[in-house]
Amino acid sequence: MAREQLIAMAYHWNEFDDRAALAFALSGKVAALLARSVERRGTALLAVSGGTTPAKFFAALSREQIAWNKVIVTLIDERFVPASSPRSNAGLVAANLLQNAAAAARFVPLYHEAASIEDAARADNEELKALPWPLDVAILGMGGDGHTASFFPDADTLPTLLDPASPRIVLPVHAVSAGEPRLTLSAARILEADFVAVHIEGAEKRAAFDEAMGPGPKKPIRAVLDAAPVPAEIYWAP
Ligand SMILES: O=C1O[C@H](COP(=O)(O)O)[C@@H](O)[C@H](O)[C@H]1O
Repeated sequence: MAREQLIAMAYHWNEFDDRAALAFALSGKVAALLARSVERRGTALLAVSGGTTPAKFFAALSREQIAWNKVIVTLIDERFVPASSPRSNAGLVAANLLQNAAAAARFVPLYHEAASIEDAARADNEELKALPWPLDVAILGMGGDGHTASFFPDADTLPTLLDPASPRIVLPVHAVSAGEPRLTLSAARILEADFVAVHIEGAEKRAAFDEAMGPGPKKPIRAVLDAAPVPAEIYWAP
């Protein structure tokens, strides 16, 4: 099969006129999937990304009228900073998602004070074992360097992070380009999700995505999409 055809099978492209329309469509889709999971198994497990992109989507999702008291929200990844830091992904979720109807959700953070990022990841791994895996919904972002979750191209344990057979839930990440150390869900746990979306916005991110999916060294976003058992949904707006 031609390479173009293989790549085309790795994802579905969903394009919107503007960011508000994207936020509305993605929040409606995620709310419907969470409601379906609550109906089927009495609970729903959602993992969201941080960074700068998701705020509008979080605000829209927070107003969706579903049984949020049965929903558990956790993070795809986190910087090793407390929730009070402007760089905290937990802080972003608290300020934008855990409000309105979604204030009733249970939030499980990844950051805890610890002597090292390895200790924090081990503690997270134990704590998160109690969650109702697999994820129902995983919302990924992507950096301009082709990283997704905290799978940075220069992470010193990238093959371990991306290992689709990893038994780990949370892993520590050291990458010079990441700034501070990180905590991330393993690719194995992300790829088990019923629904995986990548939320990106702007012309630069589109160009970075196209480049990552093209020929050349395999960027982390491409490694994740290629390993996904069902095609991921890409949500993009200019
Ligand atoms: O560092 C991170 O970056 C990515 C992308 O963030 P953005 O600011 O470019 O939207 C994000 O998906 C990830 O959760 C975050 O930790």
